[in-house]
Amino acid sequence: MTDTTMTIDKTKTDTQPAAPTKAEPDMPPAIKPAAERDPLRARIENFSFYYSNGFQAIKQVDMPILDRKITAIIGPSGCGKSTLLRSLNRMHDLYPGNRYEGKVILEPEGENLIGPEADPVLVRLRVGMVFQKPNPFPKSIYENVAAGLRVRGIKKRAVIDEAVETALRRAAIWDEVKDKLHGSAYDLSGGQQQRLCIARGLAPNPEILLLDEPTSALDPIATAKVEDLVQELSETVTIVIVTHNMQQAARISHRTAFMYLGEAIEFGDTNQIFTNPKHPRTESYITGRYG
Ligand SMILES: Nc1ncnc2c1ncn2[C@@H]1O[C@H](COP(=O)(O)OP(=O)(O)OP(=O)(O)O)[C@@H](O)[C@H]1O
Repeated sequence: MTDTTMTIDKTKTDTQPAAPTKAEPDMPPAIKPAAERDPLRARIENFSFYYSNGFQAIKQVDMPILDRKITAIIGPSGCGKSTLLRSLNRMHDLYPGNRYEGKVILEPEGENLIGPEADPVLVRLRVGMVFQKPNPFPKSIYENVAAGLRVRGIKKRAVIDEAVETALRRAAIWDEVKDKLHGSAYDLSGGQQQRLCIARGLAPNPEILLLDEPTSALDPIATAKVEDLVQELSETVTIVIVTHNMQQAARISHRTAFMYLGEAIEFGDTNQIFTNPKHPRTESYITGRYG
């Protein structure tokens, strides 16, 4: 892969707080102090993925994921964008026979998210995911957002109330739902449901939020709201977004990775990828010659 613009200081900080020892877990902070930040949130290293039928959909990808930046993954249909994204929070574990190789290191702890010691359920709380089609649970708005907190073992009503409100505010939907928190999530519009799903992903304060074509089922107004929201969120959470829409990648992302046939062909600052791609395949794709 060509990384045309990056030099990364991998110096780690040693200031990570000790794990809570209380019976009831604490909420992790949504915004860590600057001293605890690392320029790198994750490292995808020599990563390959095989579906259960033996097909290798991802081929030895190396990619840094920068902290509190939006990384867009683009490329032609079938190149492996969603497969890579879903690997980052162990979605493929839900189907037997799928296989990962290599590492996905979460910084600053250096934990390998696809290693045998990592619990996929906990990984999904640290690396949240929002899908193409809004998919709220058949529950109330409140319970949708509280779901991840309950999985995390948080039971205190006051803690859950506060975290639900915070997540709904961060997802820019609080004002629209604050008077009907116990109404069905299905009564919301498509755009509201998608922002609710973003709130659900944000509630456990993940380090990374994955977005798989989050606006492809939305109209232009709802799309613009979600794009604004994603940009605002990148001040507090690292975002990786898969999109078919190159204008969207150019508009909202800081870094862009171009994938082709399972390989990450080029990765760099979004501006550079779209104005001065180094790899001829990237250039062909962004100039519309294929894909
Ligand atoms: N469950 C599966 N079993 C076997 N192969 C699969 C499976 N899901 C996807 N693939 C294959 O893996 C490759 C990558 O698919 P993936 O969905 O990640 O591509 P994509 O770039 O996200 O495509 P699109 O832009 O069309 O959504 C494709 O060749 C696809 O056919």
